[in-house]
Amino acid sequence: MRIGVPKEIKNHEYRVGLTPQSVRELIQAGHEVWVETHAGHAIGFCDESYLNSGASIACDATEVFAKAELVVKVKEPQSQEVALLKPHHTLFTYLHLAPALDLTRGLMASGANCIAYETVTDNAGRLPLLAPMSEIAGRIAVQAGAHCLEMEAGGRGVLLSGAPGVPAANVVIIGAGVVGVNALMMAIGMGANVTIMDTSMPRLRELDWQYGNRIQTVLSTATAIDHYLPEADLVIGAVLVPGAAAPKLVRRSHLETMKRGSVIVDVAIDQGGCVESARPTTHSDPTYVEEGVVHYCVANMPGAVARTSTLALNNATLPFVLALANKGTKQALLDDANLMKGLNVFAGKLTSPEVASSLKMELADRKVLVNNA
Ligand SMILES: NC(=O)C1=CN([C@@H]2O[C@H](COP(=O)(O)OP(=O)(O)OC[C@H]3O[C@@H](n4cnc5c(N)ncnc54)[C@H](O)[C@@H]3O)[C@@H](O)[C@H]2O)C=CC1
Ligand SMILES: CC(=O)C(=O)O
Ligand SMILES: [Mg+2]
Repeated sequence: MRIGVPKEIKNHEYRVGLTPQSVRELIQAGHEVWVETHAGHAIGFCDESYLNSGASIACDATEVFAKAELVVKVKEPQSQEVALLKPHHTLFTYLHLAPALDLTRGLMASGANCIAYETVTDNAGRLPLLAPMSEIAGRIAVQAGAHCLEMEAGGRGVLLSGAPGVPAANVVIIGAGVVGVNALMMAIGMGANVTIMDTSMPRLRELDWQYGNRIQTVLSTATAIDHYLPEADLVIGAVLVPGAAAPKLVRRSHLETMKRGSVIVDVAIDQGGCVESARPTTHSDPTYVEEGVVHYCVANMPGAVARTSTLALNNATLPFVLALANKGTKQALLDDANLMKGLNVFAGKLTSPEVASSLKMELADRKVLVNNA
């Protein structure tokens, strides 16, 4: 199969869909790979390293899309990329369609088959292609939050660890999944007082066993959120209802109950955010202040550590890229119910129940469509 890797064009996005090592595996399996010039340059994967792995270098995105059957990316396609998608393409990338009506319509109109990393499952129902980026985003959330708490960033001038004779800061994490637990590990490591909430009692029980009285576990309810936000220095939004728009758990009215200069990091922003006052920001302008509360809502946080993130993402995506390339899209989907869950758009139809429900659009049956293709 012919596989294409365009250079990412989202603001400050330096990750790349395939590493030179992944390209080598695909070439060894008998495929052709076209990588856009400078696609990995910023993170030390120069064109020469791709050439050495057996790839061809394309001069621009237009050439990559023209050569490729399978397009492997990182971020949701930007409008210039949607315009290059054709019905013979399979697009494999993060899509986050639930809060993105225009993108959803654009992908449907393109006729391409679009598989979203973030809705591919494993046999335990987890999200193996979201997990590596969630691990990284959870870790960054605490670093970013600690920075935002500094005076220069508009924060209240609080150090997470406190200091001898001065109490540590309060970190409240809403959502105890992959992002939440990685944030928890970092916040503990940095010496903060940590409260973590989830609607899942089994999850909270696990964390209680693991961390004991070093942390507080709290069942996530509206009352618990009302209670804990006023005391928080740093709030991390880390909830997910897979594929769907995030529930708004922190309301605008909560902001006036919070301390001036406290910080909200809404990691769930890529699913629309779990904080009502959150709107997506970029690495070049990551924060804004509302009601005295600093908001950090970068929708591609792992892009800040693009080299680590690219390597972690490829560890997870490579087996699926190989399956798509070796078997073709149709057979790869039919052979693997977990990959099938990633199929969001197929031949002009919307095939994700969660996206269809979030956007109030018509849903088509994935299996029937793919079987009949
Ligand atoms: N901004 C960024 O750059 C990135 C954002 N993300 C996003 O972070 C979010 C979290 O991802 P993961 O941790 O991987 O998901 P996950 O599925 O591992 O964890 C989500 C947790 O939220 C909990 N939850 C659901 N409703 C809740 C509620 N009402 N109150 C409290 N907890 C609730 C679930 O029980 C689950 O434990 C997702 O939206 C994901 O797309 C992930 C990576 C990067
Ligand atoms: C998960 C995601 O959206 C990201 O890594 O940017
Ligand atoms: Mg994102």
